[in-house]
Amino acid sequence: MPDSILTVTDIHKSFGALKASDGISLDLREGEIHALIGPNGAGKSTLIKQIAGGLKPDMGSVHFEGRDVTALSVAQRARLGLARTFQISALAMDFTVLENVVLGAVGQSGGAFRFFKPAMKDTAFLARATDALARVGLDAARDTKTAELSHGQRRQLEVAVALTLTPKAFLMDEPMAGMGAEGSKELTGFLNDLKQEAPILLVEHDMDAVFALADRISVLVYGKIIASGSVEDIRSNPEVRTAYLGEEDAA
Ligand SMILES: Nc1ncnc2c1ncn2[C@@H]1O[C@H](COP(=O)(O)OP(=O)(O)OP(=O)(O)O)[C@@H](O)[C@H]1O
Repeated sequence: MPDSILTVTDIHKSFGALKASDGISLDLREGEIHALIGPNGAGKSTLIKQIAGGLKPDMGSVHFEGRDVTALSVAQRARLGLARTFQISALAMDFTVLENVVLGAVGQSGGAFRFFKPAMKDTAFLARATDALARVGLDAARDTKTAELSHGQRRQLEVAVALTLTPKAFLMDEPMAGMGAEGSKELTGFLNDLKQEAPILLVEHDMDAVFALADRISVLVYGKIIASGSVEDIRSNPEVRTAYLGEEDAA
């Protein structure tokens, strides 16, 4: 079995009486896409925030590459190679594609906006940014205004930001949201390649995408993981069908 790069152990988080994370443990292994699914309000975003560092768990730990990162900030975790993409994010629409990669990479690693101009002159950094754009297929658009990109291209641009920081693992929150069928298909192929570079913990509502992409699926309901396994395990699990997939079948 491949090594785990990310391990979440017995995470608890309550908002008042509501247990949004009720003893969650999971891991992310090299080379895989591990999808986290569950109904609205199950606690997926709350978990991702605790893994990324934006929200402090009441109890439990997050280890990244064997190191306890539970007390580290988002920027500190990003610098270690834990990349979060597709949060409602901050692409500057009036900036060019390349400027956004630089801006995003500086910002995610905890740099202030005043580091933006120096970074635009840093040839090594620019080479990494340009390389990242080539990797996501946006090199021809590097001088295009970001506002002119399609929805799917903006998603790819966000991945380019993360790639510039040479990530060791990705946390992705609903990358397929708002994409048409064609865009989803393209992004599915892209993520399938990307996981070879760094494994992906993927929160996604699009079940077709999850079933096409995931190596493993964990199902979260009311803050607890009720099942974890391969696509086939999850598809055929009666508890999952009742708690979650039943909704889809009925639709
Ligand atoms: N900051 C907060 N304060 C109070 N309650 C919160 C807070 N953040 C989340 N919650 C609650 O915690 C529960 C889990 O929310 P969360 O957003 O993690 O679910 P989710 O699985 O990501 O849902 P969705 O699929 O709709 O995005 C919900 O009942 C939500 O209302």
